[in-house]
Amino acid sequence: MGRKDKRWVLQRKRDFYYKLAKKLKYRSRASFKLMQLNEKFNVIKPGRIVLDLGCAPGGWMQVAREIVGDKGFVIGIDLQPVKPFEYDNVRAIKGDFTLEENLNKIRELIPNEEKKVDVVISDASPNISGYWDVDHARSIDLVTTALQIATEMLKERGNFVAKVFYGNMIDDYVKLVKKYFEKVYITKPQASRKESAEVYVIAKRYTGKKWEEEDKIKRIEKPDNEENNELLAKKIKEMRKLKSKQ
Ligand SMILES: C[S@@+](CC[C@H](N)C(=O)[O-])C[C@H]1O[C@@H](n2cnc3c(N)ncnc32)[C@H](O)[C@@H]1O
Repeated sequence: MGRKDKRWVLQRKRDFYYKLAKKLKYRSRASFKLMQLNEKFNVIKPGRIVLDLGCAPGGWMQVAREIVGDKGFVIGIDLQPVKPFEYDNVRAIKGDFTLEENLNKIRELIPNEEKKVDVVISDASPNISGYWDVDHARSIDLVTTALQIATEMLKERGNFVAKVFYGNMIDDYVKLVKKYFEKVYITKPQASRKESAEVYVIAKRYTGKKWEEEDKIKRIEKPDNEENNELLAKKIKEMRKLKSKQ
């Protein structure tokens, strides 16, 4: 283990929420972020159906299950496998939520005829490159897809929560979310590390407006080297600029 990795492991062990999560048997320290967000914004209520995009290892799903109780339902999806839960009304799918075939798998699990949920939450993180602009651009790409899914899967007046890495495209993203929801807030819960670039967008009361294809960022090949990373950031910025001029 390198010196940097060792420092990270030590820091983690000293972290208050990391220790608390261990003690209270939550699968991740992120559980406390959702708890704090829900205390403040009341997005999830008892009996509701929740869809969690990017759910592994399942800390948010545990918290969502605690809030919705026996009568609600929690569905999660992640690229990584998620250990099964002891409840019948909590289910996880392994897969990429940006692929339509996986959205159909989610629809199959939704326990109502209209195949709609009450809340979409997403703590999904893109692969971190270490370049601020690139990570921001990838995060915007991911939350834009999450927003599109929310407009397709939410009941009218449903709520949406998404993590975004802060950067210069955030205002445009918030503008976009406001097109589809009555109330939108940006917040950083106490459990989110101060040094982390993440913030949370809270959107309440989906208006029922259908997704407009022009709002989609065109799919760009996943970059795997520095040159492509910079190109990706540049491309997304240009697209956003073009759109805001229209
Ligand atoms: C910070 S973790 C989520 C932690 C979770 N909220 C919890 O409390 O346990 C972010 C997750 O997003 C997932 N992710 C990123 N892109 C994804 C995608 N396109 N489809 C599915 N999962 C994705 C990653 O695999 C990762 O497990």
